[in-house]
Amino acid sequence: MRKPIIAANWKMNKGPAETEDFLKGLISKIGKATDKCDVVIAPPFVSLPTATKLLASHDVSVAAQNVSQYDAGAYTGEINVMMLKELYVPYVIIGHSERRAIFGETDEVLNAKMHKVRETNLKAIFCIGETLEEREAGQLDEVLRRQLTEGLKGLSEKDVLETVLAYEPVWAIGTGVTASPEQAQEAHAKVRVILAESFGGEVADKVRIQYGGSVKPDNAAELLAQPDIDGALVGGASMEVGSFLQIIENGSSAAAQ
Ligand SMILES: O=C[C@H](O)COP(=O)(O)O
Repeated sequence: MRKPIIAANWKMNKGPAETEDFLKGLISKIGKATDKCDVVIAPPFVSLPTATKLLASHDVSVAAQNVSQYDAGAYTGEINVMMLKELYVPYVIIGHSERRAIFGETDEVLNAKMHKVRETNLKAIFCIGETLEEREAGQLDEVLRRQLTEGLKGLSEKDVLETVLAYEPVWAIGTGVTASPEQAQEAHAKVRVILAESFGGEVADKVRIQYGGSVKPDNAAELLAQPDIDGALVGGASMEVGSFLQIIENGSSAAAQ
């Protein structure tokens, strides 16, 4: 049984003050929700110290939204894995479609990032997913296969077991259009088949795969009720404590059934 994992990706929203407000609200209301679901918050870099401090004695983890593939040195604007370690940040999102599309991060760059993450024992939330054009051209399988094979190249079975995957169809991100539970389930099942080919059936069976793309309180249950969907990577609806908690509650209850 895979424990669901629900993560809030705030993207370029919420500086330290707003992060503090949100987390104080979350802490006061989250109760026992983390018994049945792992919860992760990914604020912008500048808000990570606030988040790790406030969450230090709570069962909610922190993620960075990105990390450099480089070590320390002349890389203006970059943050390396050791800096995340120093802040006690356990997770990092790698390969979000916005990083791929807007910042030109290739499969090769993302693979280098994955190696840095694993060399320092951080855990990645590794994102994959097709554009609308790719889906309409019948390339879903090919795209997932390329992103997984190239992105996870050279990693060990243990590395992959320590990784969370996030299937996020690009056409569903921030659009209000959610993949149907059947579409999402079909893609998640494909991901497990591809993983099994490269890393074996046991790894494929144990790895947690989140769905992302317009997850809301009212669709979280039907998505997480799917057999291969183990959580959610939530953007817009994670910005308010109430809706994020509702997703955790609805999603984790459905997953448990
Ligand atoms: O990382 C989160 C995803 O990009 C989903 O964003 P969204 O929930 O606003 O569609």
